[in-house]
Amino acid sequence: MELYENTASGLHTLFVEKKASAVEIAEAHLARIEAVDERVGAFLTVTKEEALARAAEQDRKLAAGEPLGALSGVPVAVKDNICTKGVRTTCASKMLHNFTPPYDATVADKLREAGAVMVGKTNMDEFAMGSSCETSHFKKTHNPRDLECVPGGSSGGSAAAVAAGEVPLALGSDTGGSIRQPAALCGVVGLKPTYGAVSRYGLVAFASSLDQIGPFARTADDTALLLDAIKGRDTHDATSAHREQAPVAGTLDGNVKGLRIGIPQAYYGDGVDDAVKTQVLDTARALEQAGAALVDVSLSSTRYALPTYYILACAEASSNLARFDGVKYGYRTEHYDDLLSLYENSRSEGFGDEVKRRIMLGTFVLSSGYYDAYYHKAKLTQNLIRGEYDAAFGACDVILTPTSPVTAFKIGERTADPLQMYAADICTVPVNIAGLPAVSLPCGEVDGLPVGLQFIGRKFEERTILNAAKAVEQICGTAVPAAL
Ligand SMILES: NC(=O)C[C@H](N)C(=O)O
Repeated sequence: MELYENTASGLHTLFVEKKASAVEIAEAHLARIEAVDERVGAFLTVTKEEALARAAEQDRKLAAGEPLGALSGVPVAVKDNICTKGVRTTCASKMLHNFTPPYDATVADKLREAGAVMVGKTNMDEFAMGSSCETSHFKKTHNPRDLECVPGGSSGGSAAAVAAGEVPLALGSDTGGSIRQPAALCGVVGLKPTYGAVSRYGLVAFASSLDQIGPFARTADDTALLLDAIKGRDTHDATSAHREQAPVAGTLDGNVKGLRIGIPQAYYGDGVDDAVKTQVLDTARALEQAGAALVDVSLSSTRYALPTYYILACAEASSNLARFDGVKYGYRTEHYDDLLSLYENSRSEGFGDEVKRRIMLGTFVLSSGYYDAYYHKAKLTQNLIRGEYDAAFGACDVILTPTSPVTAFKIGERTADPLQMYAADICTVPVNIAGLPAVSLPCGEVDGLPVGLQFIGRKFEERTILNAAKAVEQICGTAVPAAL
């Protein structure tokens, strides 16, 4: 077995048992990136020198008998909307093409403390707006399971990097599905933690009430390992939860005896591909065989979730992205006569079409005269959706749905129609609206492409959904790097 085919926990063990040095592990993954990334396009920046230096530091610590972290020696990739001190952080936008943060996001700090070796920054939809990675200003990422297909989005680069074996772990961010949907399309595991479980300090904000940083991996155990490393209270983020979060890594056994799994009909309706439905429901029945109980739950307000999300997310984005004005940092136009034309031209030239569309939609729904009709109504609907989840969790412990209504689609197939692209988020946005944790993992294939299923949990019950994910792995097998 090649080094890059190992899981994160496998690599960590090889490292602490001195069977492979951190530098050897980093070199093996850098070599894999070198070999496949021209075709996959997962990375915007590869931090080879920094990675080798960080790896050498871990080797020195091990040799000196100094304390190690839970991720010591493990390569990891970071989505390019997470600030990394001294390493370009572009959000895949022309607007930030030249932005090098002077500080680390809390999660980047925590990775370093845990001994992880960051090997680079990954491609994404511009400012995390998209479901296919095609709105990146720089390049398209290809799905390692089929290079003609999209990897999903917006964290498509992170999902593709893990699926291609370029890294065992990666960080993404999820506002309406941006971790789970690409995880589903690339056939890897992706977790959106409970809102507030992981600090957002240093994450370039898209929709602050919905954004969450979370892990990608190829197994449920590795996902838990990375989650444990990044979660916890952070005084730099006012929305960070005031509570102890128990470690999840090492506690998963995949035992689902007595687990009540809710099946909401609303997630298996029109627009969800029949073959995807069948694959997910077959897995549900296999879980029943393993001792779980399947129960019907009602989440009928799901039909309002997409419009609610696209109103709330765009409203917040229009406010958050107001800071990119060409004055303090980021792209500045060469054509201006006064302050107003500096703003106008910098923003017109610096943002791509999808970002502009959302800023305009968001400005509209917040504008005087329309606020009540759109934004206020969306906030009311958010309460409705939250209430329905609360009621459903009275009858079940986890909710099982498809992650994406379809498997990976061809590059270019959906770019002409933004509404068709937004429809890719139908199964994932309700979870962000309610602030709940959810995980996506592969459960077989349709026509050679992975199908993702999603477990949604109660707030801060990441362990419960990851344990259910482990049970699915015991039925369907775990993800392995794509043959490239
Ligand atoms: N950012 C996300 O979570 C992805 C979602 N598809 C969006 O475009 O808003």
